[in-house]
Amino acid sequence: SPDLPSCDSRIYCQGKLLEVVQEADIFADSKSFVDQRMLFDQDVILENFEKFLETTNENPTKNDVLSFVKQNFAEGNELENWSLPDYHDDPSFLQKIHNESLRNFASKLVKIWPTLARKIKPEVFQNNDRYSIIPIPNGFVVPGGRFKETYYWDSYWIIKGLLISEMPESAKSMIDNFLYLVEHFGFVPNGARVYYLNRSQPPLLTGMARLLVDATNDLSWLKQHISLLEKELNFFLENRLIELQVDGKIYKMAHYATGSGSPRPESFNQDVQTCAPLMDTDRIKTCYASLKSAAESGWDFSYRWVFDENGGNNANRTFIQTERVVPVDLNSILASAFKNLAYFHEKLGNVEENNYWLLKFLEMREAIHKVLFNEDRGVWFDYDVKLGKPRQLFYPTNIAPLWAEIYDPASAQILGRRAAEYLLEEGIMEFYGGTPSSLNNTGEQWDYPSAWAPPQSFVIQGLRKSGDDKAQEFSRILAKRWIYANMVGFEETGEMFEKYDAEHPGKNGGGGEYIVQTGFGWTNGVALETIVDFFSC
Ligand SMILES: OC[C@H]1O[C@H](O[C@H]2O[C@H](CO)[C@@H](O)[C@H](O)[C@H]2O)[C@H](O)[C@@H](O)[C@@H]1O
Repeated sequence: SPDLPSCDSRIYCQGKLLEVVQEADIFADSKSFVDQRMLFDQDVILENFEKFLETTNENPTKNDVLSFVKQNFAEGNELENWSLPDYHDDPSFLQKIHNESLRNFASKLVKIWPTLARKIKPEVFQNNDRYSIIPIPNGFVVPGGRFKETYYWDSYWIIKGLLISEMPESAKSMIDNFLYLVEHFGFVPNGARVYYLNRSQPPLLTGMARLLVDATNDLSWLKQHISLLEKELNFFLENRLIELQVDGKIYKMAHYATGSGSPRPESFNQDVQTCAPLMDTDRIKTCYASLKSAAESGWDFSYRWVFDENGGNNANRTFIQTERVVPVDLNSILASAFKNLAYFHEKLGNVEENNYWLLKFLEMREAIHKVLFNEDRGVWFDYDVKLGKPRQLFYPTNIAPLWAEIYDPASAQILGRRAAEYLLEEGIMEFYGGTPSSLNNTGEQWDYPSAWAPPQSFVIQGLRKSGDDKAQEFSRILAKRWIYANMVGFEETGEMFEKYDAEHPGKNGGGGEYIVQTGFGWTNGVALETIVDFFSC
């Protein structure tokens, strides 16, 4: 229902206090307020707030709100550094990199991990009601900057990087946190904050488990946790599937859909401003829910989720309709998760379960082929549920099935070749700073010219895995460019960025609703993955 609140908290997720504080705009970044800790119990603060409204005649000034916040809240200060249990600064892959400057760069990347490692302080466990952070039991590696907590899909590439850096214990610790979240909430939230409890993110938990199992072959860990991995996928199967009729056949495919029709607490004002032009209360609620669904996709924001009257994207963020899109990447990730579960059950000797998930994988693979694959262009397009047709716009996710290997293996090379031709036709090989998220320059952070790490991995790895000569040649070129951009940026600023600029190698990306962040978990993970796969022997 659109009336579902962001979460239960009457401080961090709903109610007048949140509205008044966020609308007073007292912090440079609106996430700052919802990351603060309460100095008193919730009921006391709510009582203080009632009195505060009375004494200010329900019309407090910005300064009034600031002093109210100072009297009732303080910096969250919930985290302390985590000493990574298996960290060492000379993992063996470094010796396999011939190029000296690349080896030095990779070695510096490894040394960033300890600077991003955190755990929750003991006082948070004792007094959890006073914090927005969800107290997860183990240490974790964060993305960086304003992203101080653990994030769902970021962690897939962080874990990849940790495993390359020979840290399986640290990787397991992070996955165990996500399993803890599934156990408690039935799904993995966007990030470990109560205000993220209304949405998930791309379902990569099973993918993380696959990375761990392949690295450690720890079957007793797998046996212990496989039912929680299934539970997480069932969340998507039960809550995110829609039926589509294509060529007389019904297919069940996934979309992002949170159904919580209120502004994101951490970006309250932005959402109020985005949806206000719609005037009508129901349409405003639908707009809020769609913004949250876009945040669930990880692509917040992009005009990939925006619709004009004709089904194009010649509109703006107000006209967001995320639920109307059947995204290529989400369905590929789910299909891959089904395949992983089948593989896990096979390893554990569970014949029936292996068949069950294998069948799910094959059904989804067929749906992806029949509904999303475009014979003319040779790639997969997002599908517009309302108009019942593909959205033929460029996104790097258009070749995500190659990354997830959701095809009949006999077609791998031809699909790789066609994807390479498509990239050429779209002019993608002309960007020296990375593959942009789209070709629309909208000012949103997941549109042109931003180049983010996960889509680089989709494209570079997808082309590589296809086995086609041309696709592999392109993948080497793109890998070289991406690593060069990362290195140049790092040499010039000493930072790894959350996103880059496709037009200017090494320059940080921009746009969106907060300033570019550094650290940066997934960028480091994808850089290490790319270096290992392309520049080491
Ligand atoms: O506060 C705005 C949004 O911030 C997050 O999104 C961005 O950072 C995440 C962490 O690196 C990343 O997972 C996501 O893809 C980025 O767009 C947050 O996840 C959003 O929910 C939030 O609205």
